[in-house]
Amino acid sequence: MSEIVILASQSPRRRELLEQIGVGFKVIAADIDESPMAKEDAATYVQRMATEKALAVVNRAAGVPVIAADTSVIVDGDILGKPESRLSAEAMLTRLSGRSHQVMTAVALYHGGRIRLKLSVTDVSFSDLSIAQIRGYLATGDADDKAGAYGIQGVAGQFVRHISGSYSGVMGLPLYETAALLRDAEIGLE
Ligand SMILES: Cc1cn([C@H]2C[C@H](O)[C@@H](COP(=O)(O)OP(=O)(O)OP(=O)(O)O)O2)c(=O)[nH]c1=O
Repeated sequence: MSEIVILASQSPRRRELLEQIGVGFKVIAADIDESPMAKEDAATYVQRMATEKALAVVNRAAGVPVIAADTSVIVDGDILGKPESRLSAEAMLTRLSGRSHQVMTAVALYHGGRIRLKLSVTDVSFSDLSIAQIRGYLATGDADDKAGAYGIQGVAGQFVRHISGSYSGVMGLPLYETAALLRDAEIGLE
């Protein structure tokens, strides 16, 4: 498949999802500082991160459009990124147990000298999780590289009672929004 975009991401999920909609791409991973700014709200944060990831690889993209994304879990206004340790992962899942939270994923497309952005917001409701369930899940290592310390597409899928929004968005790349961005920019998709 010939490449029509550069995917500025080291996430295997984003690769898988972009492949799912038949977009040809090449990966150039972006390495940026992902710390939120003081008092930055979650929607602003994920959009800034997606934008910065895309811009970080533009000078290596040889004029090919660049796509990047950022996913965070939001609970009571707090932004949960990837856990820094097993202990912080345990604290995150304890917090998510038996209630609902939001997953926000922003997608940025750089093309023709400008950034286009879309934001996907999904409500996710978790069942009550026992500490044994949380520890058993964390011991698999699946949570280590995922925002909010879970992956809906893996073992943790059984914790999810209900979702309202975009499953692919929770996984890291909302496909409806991504396709819409490409279409708006008249890239590739029919
Ligand atoms: C909530 C959730 C997140 N995730 C993943 C998607 C993202 O890869 C990750 C959130 O971290 P991100 O910082 O958005 O992405 P990343 O560091 O993995 O990759 P890159 O910045 O190079 O693009 O969490 C899942 O795979 N499943 C889920 O259910």
